[in-house]
Amino acid sequence: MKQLDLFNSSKTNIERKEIQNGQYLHISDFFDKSTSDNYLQTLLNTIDWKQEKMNMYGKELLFPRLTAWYGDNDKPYSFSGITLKPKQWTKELLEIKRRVEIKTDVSFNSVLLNRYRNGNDSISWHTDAEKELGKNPIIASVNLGATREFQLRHIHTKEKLSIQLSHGSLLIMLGELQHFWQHQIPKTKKPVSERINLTFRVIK
Ligand SMILES: O=C(O)CCC(=O)C(=O)O
Ligand SMILES: [Fe+2]
Repeated sequence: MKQLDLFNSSKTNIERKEIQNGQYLHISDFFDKSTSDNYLQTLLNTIDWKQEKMNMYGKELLFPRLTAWYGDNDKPYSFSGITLKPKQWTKELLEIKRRVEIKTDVSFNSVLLNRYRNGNDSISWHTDAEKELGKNPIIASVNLGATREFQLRHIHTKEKLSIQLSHGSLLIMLGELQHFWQHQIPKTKKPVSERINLTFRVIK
């Protein structure tokens, strides 16, 4: 990644963290409010959202969130016990992708979208270390809608970190982070409105 573009903008609010076994960058104001509002509304209406099911010990379990998978090629992608075929990029997804690519200097070929309808929707502890992503994947994650807490937990030391991901923010995870840290969006009792998260990935 070019360090240059990541640090030369005076207007952006960047937190760069070198943590044990990994790195992340958090840009809380990546998109301004009106751009973020527009993307949120458009994605709520145009993305083909589904509530997927997975099989656990012979029982069908519904994911506690809606998901969608878009990308360049027709390679199926497996995560959380299910396999999805990507849909074709929409205009807005390509626009967001382009802006993330300018920031990171990485060409992403796919995006996984998650939609958390309320505080009862969540994603539990996991890593994004699927073999299709290569050794030390860079994952760029765009947040729209309600602010939710993103937690990281080191698999050996159990150290925990917490980041509030708000409307229009970008979180970039890189280095060996996916091999040492799990992450989750826990459920919350606070009344929260909808949130959409887009994780841009490079499928090899
Ligand atoms: O919603 C988020 O911020 C995280 C989503 C996530 O971890 C994933 O899709 O793998
Ligand atoms: Fe993840």
